[in-house]
Amino acid sequence: MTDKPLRLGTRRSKLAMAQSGLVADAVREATGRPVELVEITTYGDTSREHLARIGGTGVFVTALRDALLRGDVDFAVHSLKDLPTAQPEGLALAAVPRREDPRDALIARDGLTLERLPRGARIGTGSPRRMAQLNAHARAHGLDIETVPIRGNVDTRINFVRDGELDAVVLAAAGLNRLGRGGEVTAYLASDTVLPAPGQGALAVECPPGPLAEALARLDDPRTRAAVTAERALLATLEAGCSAPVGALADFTGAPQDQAAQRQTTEMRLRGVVGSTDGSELVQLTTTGHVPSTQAEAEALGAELAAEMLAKGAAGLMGERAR
Ligand SMILES: NCc1[nH]cc(CCC(=O)O)c1CC(=O)O
Repeated sequence: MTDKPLRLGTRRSKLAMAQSGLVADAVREATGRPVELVEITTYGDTSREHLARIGGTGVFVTALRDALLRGDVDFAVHSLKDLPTAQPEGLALAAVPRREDPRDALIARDGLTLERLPRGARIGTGSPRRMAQLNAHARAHGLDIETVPIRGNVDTRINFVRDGELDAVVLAAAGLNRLGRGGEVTAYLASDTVLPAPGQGALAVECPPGPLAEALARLDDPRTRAAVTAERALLATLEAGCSAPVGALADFTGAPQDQAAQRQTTEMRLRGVVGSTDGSELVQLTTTGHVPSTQAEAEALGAELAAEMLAKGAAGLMGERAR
């Protein structure tokens, strides 16, 4: 074996660099080979348009995949929730490492929680999924909040609160943790209140099929893979993209607080939600089955729940952007 470094293609954002750095360390440990980070600029990094407007899925992903297919880099790391559900030809999802905290988190002024925000509080999020569920929660609990569309990287979004322009912003806990900013969270949004995006908190390690893909498979966490496979099958069956108001979370029931016990449970629960962004309508369903032992079983669980959601009117709630 040569000691030629493996080239890990990464976006330039702080979050992408942090995520790639974590995977690079794991790959060095698993393979004993050196890994170097190669920065790639994506359309999503350079576009000034709203993510939603430029059309949803995969804007951050295309340039990385092109670099992989050209052989400019050997493997890439994506946030799984940003990946389109269709796996492109010539590339394999070599590993889905153990998931970080999948929840959404609130960073509010003065250490506030959702329930303690003052009347008329303005909460920033560019995600129709977060808007729909926050607004539905507010309606159900008599909270007077307003969701305000924002865009930008993690720093930009947190600065809206620090600069006093917004009362709070919602971000993925996983991203904050990976950036070492988990301490700024003022409240976690319970998954009963806001279901995360399918795949949130998980990373995808992608490369062409072959010996490297097989070596990288050592980083795979089977339970995380089962969970995100079910969540993404739900999204695919709804024919919704990553900017649609769809939430999904699979977890392992029994002893949710205890990681060790979670890993021994034999049941997987899958929850899915779709809603109108104003929160006036929400279709939310849950199913429980034995922990899938194959990809096909995990996909079936997601597809079945999505079919039930469609039967309850989910398609009508996904708006013009649902494709
Ligand atoms: N849509 C951007 C994006 N993609 C992945 C993460 C965070 C990391 C993760 O969810 O795994 C974020 C930021 C956010 O939603 O706050």
